[in-house]
This record gives sequence, C-alpha cells and structure tokens, in this order.
Amino acid sequence: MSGRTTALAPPDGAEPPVRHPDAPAPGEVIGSHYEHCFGCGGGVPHGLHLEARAGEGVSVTAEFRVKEAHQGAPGLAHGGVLATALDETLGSLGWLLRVIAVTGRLETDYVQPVPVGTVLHLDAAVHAVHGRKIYATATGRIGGPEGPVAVRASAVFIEVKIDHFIENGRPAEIQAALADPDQVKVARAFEVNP
Ligand SMILES: CCCCCCCCCCCCCC(=O)SCCNC(=O)CCNC(=O)[C@H](O)C(C)(C)COP(=O)(O)OP(=O)(O)OC[C@H]1O[C@@H](n2cnc3c(N)ncnc32)[C@H](O)[C@@H]1OP(=O)(O)O
Repeated sequence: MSGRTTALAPPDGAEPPVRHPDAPAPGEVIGSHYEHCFGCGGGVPHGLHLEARAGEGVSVTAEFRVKEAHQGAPGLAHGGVLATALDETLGSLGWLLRVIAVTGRLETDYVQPVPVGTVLHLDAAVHAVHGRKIYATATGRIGGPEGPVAVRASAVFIEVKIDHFIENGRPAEIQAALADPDQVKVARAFEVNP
C-alpha cells in the first residue's frame, strides 16, 4: 500500500482556488497548449479541436462537435472520446491558475448517449486546491449550454513542472516542442522556464 489518497472529494485543509491575476479574461479564448494534442491541437485531423474560453473565477467553457471519426456504436460518440473532451476541458483550467497540471484521476458519468453531429457544451470549474492536488468537475450538455446533461466528470489534477514532460516525453517531440517559439510562449504562460 502506497498510502496515496485518490479520493475525489477535497480533504480537510483544502483551500478555494485562486484565479491568477494574469489569467485570460472571462470570455477570452484559451489557445491550444500543443498543436499535436488530440484534445485541442489544430494539427490532429481527427482530434477533438476543442476550443475553451475562460469563465468567471476558476472556470471554463468549451464546445466539441462530435464527428464520424469519434463513433463507438453506430452514430454515437465513443465513451472514451467523451471522457477525453471532459479531460481536455478540465485540463484547460490550468491556464486560470497558471500552473501545469496533469490528470491524476478522472471519474465519468454517462447520462445520455451523444449522437454524431451533436455539439457538446462543456463547462468545468476548480473547487479546491490542496498542495499540488487540484479538485475539479466538468459537465457536458446537449442542445445548448443550458441543455440536458449528457456526461459529467469529477477529477483530481496534479500540478507538475515542465520536467515532467522533458523526462517522460519521447525525445523527438520534446526537442521539437522546445525548439518551437510558439510552444515556448505557451510554457512561459504557465510561468515555467524551459
Ligand atoms: C512544453 C509543453 C508545455 C505545456 C504543457 C501543458 C500540458 C497540459 C496537459 C493537459 C492535457 C489534458 C490532461 C491530460 O490528459 S494529462 C495526461 C494523463 N495523465 C498522466 O499522464 C499522469 C500520469 N501520472 C503521473 O505522472 C504521476 O502519477 C503524477 C504526476 C500524477 C503524480 O506523481 P508525483 O510523483 O509527481 O506525485 P506524488 O505521487 O508525490 O503525489 C503528489 C500528491 O498527488 C496525489 N496524487 C497522485 N496521484 C493521484 C491520483 N491518481 N489521484 C489522486 N491524488 C493523487 C498524492 O496522493 C499526493 O498527495 P499528498 O500526499 O501530497 O496529499
């Protein structure tokens, strides 16, 4: 036993999240963190191309149009793809805290099937922070931002440093990312020094 607590509820002593003073303004589009990201990158033809916008406090909204390439059952979105959309939306919350964080735990509820062609309206918010642990939830609705809930998730993200990627990523992609001025600009936005 490692003694690691993976509960999705914040522990005693957790603090409310603090929006960074340099966070994108409410309504501002949050750019992709990496062109080749399956969730938000423009360079992935069958990716989700999710575009998140900053909300109030430590929250974001995003939209994801389900395409044929995202099917599981005929005409319906694959559950793993929907989990990715939730994960990506949750991941973009790091821009508001200005920390880099990776998913530690993600629990998803599938409430309604999501047909191909649907626009999934996503929102996510951080509820608490405890040390490096960030507690957040996300919801995906169909028919509009106030429509019925189709999917939802609770997550714990863990803050990491840029070394997490340098040490674990495949060298070819890491070298290319660090040689790309746009990517370095993204890393700087998270106040890290590659
Ligand atoms: C150049 C590029 C720049 C831009 C990049 C932007 C990227 C954004 C990408 C976004 C893309 C979208 C998102 C994606 O797809 S992110 C991709 C999917 N996620 C991953 O690949 C993460 C893989 N896991 C790890 O690397 C490690 O296990 C991590 C880093 C998570 C922790 O290992 P580390 O050795 O560092 O930490 P620790 O063991 O000392 O634990 C520290 C604390 O955390 C707590 N804990 C740990 N695990 C869990 C858990 N599962 N549930 C709940 N809590 C957990 C733990 O109890 C402890 O708490 P406490 O005891 O202190 O209270």
